Amino acid sequence: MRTKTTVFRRLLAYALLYKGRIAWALLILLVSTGAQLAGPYIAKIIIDQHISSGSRDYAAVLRLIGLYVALLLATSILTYVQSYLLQGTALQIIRRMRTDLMNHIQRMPVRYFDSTPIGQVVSRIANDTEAIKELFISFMATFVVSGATIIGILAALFLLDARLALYTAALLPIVAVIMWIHLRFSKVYITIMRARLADMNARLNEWINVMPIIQAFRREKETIAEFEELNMDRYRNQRKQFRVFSLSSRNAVGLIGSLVTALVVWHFGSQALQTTISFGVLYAYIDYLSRFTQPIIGIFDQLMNAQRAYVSADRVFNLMDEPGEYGEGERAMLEASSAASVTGLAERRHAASSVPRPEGTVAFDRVTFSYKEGIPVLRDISFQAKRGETVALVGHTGSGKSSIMNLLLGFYEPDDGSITIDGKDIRSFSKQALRKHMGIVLQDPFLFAGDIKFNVSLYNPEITLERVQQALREVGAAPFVERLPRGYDEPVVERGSTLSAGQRQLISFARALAFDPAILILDEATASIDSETEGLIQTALKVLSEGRTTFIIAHRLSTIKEADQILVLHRGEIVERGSHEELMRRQGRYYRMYRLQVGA
Ligand SMILES: Nc1ncnc2c1ncn2[C@@H]1O[C@H](COP(=O)(O)OP(=O)(O)OP(=O)(O)O)[C@@H](O)[C@H]1O
Repeated sequence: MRTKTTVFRRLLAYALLYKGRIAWALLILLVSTGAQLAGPYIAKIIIDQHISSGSRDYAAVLRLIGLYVALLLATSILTYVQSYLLQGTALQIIRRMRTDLMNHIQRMPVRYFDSTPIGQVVSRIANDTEAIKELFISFMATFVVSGATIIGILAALFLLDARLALYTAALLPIVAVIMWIHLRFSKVYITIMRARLADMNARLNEWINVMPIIQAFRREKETIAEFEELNMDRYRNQRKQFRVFSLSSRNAVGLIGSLVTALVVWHFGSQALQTTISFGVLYAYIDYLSRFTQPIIGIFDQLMNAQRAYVSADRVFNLMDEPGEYGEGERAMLEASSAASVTGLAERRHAASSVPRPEGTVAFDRVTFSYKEGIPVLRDISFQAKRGETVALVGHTGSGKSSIMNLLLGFYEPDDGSITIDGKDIRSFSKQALRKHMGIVLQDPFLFAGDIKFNVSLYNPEITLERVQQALREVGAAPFVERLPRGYDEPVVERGSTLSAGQRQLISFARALAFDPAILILDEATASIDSETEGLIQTALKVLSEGRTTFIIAHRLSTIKEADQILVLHRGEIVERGSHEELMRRQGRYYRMYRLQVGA
């Protein structure tokens, strides 16, 4: 369990990256606080030395008033510079933290996303870092400013009159007790609220993703009821939180401040008449006292933010501490280069591109695997795919075809047995190196928001526009792309929903082809496509598998008649293997599946 000090230390480490700017801002802050607090002292001099004493030295009074105005001006300019510096630094810190977080999330094992709702992860990057930003802004801008003001006022009061200063200092313990009570109660609600916010995001994400299903099955009423429950819960907690806040915070401090002022006016006011205390001191004192409660109230207002930020920071660091899949020395390099820096990116690109291209011989040796402990989904899987061969995986749904490919891609580790590429265990490669020369076409080909050419090249600088066009031509997608109003620049909306399933598949084929992988994994689309597109895809498949070790997870057995090897899976085991003809001759499971599909 992380302690408060560790969270604080890690936040501090982020802040220290910008220590120069922060030091400047704090210096300016001290000067502006001093300038601000000199005001009442000058007023006291004007009252005591010129007005009360009846001196007629107008020039001196004018000079003092001039100084007063100059200080006011200087204060406002310095305050602007200081808050610009501090807030700008806070934004920098958060930008950096977000990049670090996103970098880390990209290195999280796939297994992590199996059990973590997407909305929760989004909540970490979007909401939690925002709350931490508030901490940096409020801590640096309000806490430090308020702290400096409080100390400054106490110092000025001691200069004026030690007794008055002691009266005021006595306020501090009372305020501290109120703050402590306030914090204790509000923390409970804040923790609940943060968790609920993440839950709500997770649910929202799911609902928006499956909106067509909600609408088609007319689940709108049920969905809104479920949403309303979450929403109501959030409202109730927020209300409780505000109740605690308004009860204990600024009102209480404001009230105490006013009472003390009244007490002092009543007590010392009569003394002033008897001249034990001058009018000037009394004026300055009351002015200082009214300024004294302001920073305390400011701190109170920000305490809630600080607490929220602490809870958020704890969550963000929790996620950052989850083990990610980093190559040797990669994490240190990412941290050192702040990930986003151009040199960092260039170095990483260089590191990944220096991985030599494998021949592409893939072997599974007695591989056993389970997603959940004790429930194996693959048992004793052994096979070899030689360089350039096409291996098809067939079997009923849930038989383990995708799981085999998940292991080859290094998304999961086998429980037992080994997987090798050119005789080298894949555990000896970093994930980046392992995937560098692998291509994948998913069952539901995912297209990113962007345009067609981006969806093929994915911003890989080695893939030129000509290469993109060539890849699209080779897989037979060029005719339809060129018919689009903006051709290769045609925008693709999120998930490519304006394109047909077949078109999306062809674009993802072109993507795989453009990356020219040594090992290709193709998860055939289950969606039925018209026979014309089917023909196009068949041809594209041939082009694509040419010269590379190809694995096809096939649903239409007609696709794989020419595969070098067909592995038939049943409940996580390979029950038959051979070419199409061999398996047909055997008249076993494959034969029955095939006959069923062709309608015989
Ligand atoms: N992420 C996961 N977590 C837990 N269990 C999983 C996960 N993915 C798959 N499974 C389980 O593993 C088994 C094999 O699934 P797999 O996806 O490999 O089957 P498949 O043969 O590819 O099926 P399909 O043809 O339907 O895609 C199934 O019983 C499935 O429920």
